Amino acid sequence: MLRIGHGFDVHAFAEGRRLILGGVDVPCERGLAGHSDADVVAHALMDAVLGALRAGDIGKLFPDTDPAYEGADSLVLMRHVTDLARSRGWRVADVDCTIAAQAPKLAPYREEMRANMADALGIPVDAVGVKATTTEHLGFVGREEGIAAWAVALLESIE
Ligand SMILES: Nc1ccn([C@@H]2O[C@H](COP(=O)(O)O)[C@@H](O)[C@H]2O)c(=O)n1
Ligand SMILES: C[C@@]1(CO)OP(=O)(O)OP(=O)(O)OC[C@H]1O
Repeated sequence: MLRIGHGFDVHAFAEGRRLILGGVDVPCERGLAGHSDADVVAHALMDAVLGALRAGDIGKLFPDTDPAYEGADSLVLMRHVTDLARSRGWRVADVDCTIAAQAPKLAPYREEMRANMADALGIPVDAVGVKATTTEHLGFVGREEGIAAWAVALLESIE
């Protein structure tokens, strides 16, 4: 049996923060605001998996009012989501992510992001897609106010 899920997230840029994307500490003069490490890609991907599980969303599992998640490493949270999927009889088969960022250039970090998220999901790197796009200077992404990410996840039932 197969299930599909979709995730979407946005975080605003903020001074004095690190830019963590797909578990990679991307060199940038600003980072993203958030209660956790604000890894917008990991968040979209976790929501995609949770959507396929019909298990709500990351805000339900990891409330941003809980001090336990202050500065949380989103890849650690992703391992919890992977464990939840397994406990419900599902494994992640294949995922794909799109990041909309006017800057910085993310292509040099793509392979590391794929490897990090594949490791957290317990799947081969080949099963994780990461793409980046600008929005041609249009909208909040184009004005460099924030970064958006989308993800889809395909889950298969464990026999
Ligand atoms: N933050 C980004 C945005 C884009 N890229 C790469 O550049 C290509 C062209 O982007 P356009 O938005 O101009 O179509 C895109 O396909 C990515 O390979 C990037 O590395 N980082
Ligand atoms: C994972 C959490 C934990 O606080 O991260 P945040 O940095 O608050 O990010 P957001 O995507 O706004 O909400 C999800 C939260 O549950």
